Amino acid sequence: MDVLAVDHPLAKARLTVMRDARTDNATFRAALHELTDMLIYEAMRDAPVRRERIHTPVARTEGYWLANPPLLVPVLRAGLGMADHAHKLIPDAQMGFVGLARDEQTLKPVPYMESLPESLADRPVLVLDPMLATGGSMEHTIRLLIDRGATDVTAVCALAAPEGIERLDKSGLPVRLVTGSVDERLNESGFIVPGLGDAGDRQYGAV
Ligand SMILES: O=P(O)(O)OC[C@H]1O[C@H](OP(=O)(O)OP(=O)(O)O)[C@H](O)[C@@H]1O
Ligand SMILES: O=c1cc[nH]c(=O)[nH]1
Ligand SMILES: [Mg+2]
Repeated sequence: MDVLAVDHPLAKARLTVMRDARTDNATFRAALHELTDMLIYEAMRDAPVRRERIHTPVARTEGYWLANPPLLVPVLRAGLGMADHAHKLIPDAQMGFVGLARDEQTLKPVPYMESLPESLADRPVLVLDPMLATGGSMEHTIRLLIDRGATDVTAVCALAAPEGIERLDKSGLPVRLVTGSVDERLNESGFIVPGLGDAGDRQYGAV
């Protein structure tokens, strides 16, 4: 699997704010918004463009548009914190939604919501979820997309654990990963170490 870790000082600084246990909910959300801009920017680097001749006030030149804007799919709750900023960078993207809550005993994703276009054939998809831990939630989401014909899926995450990356890799699913960091490991509770805690709770409060 193709993995891009966005190794950039500005991304590292936003991640430091998010990792710090003293950071309050509002400041955490703001740092995630800014990190999302950087991750999406990198995720879209090689997106095909459509060219168009345009006129500046001075001369004719070539203009560029995204040839095939992606579908954005935030995974609720935590992925909601990436949705609006991804959408600002790609205003002509459509958005679908997947709601999953990981059962903290079994570590399996429990689906509670799904709102996706029926066909995703020929449509790139960016899945937005700050955390790739065991990879169960991401694998579930990617399978929903593939069932609808998607063949070009990018997982965009703030943090990824090696265990989750290995799981996606072994699944053979057509996915690449863009992440702010590959962390050390999972702990015995399935949390990323050093990580940042529960990304949903850090943004919205504990449920
Ligand atoms: O890789 P996994 O082991 O599946 O864990 C990652 C999932 O856990 C978090 O969501 P959570 O289930 O806590 O839901 P929330 O966003 O509502 O907090 C996170 O946002 C991922 O969706
Ligand atoms: O560290 C983790 C693992 C799963 N989900 C989170 O929000 N954080
Ligand atoms: Mg959570």
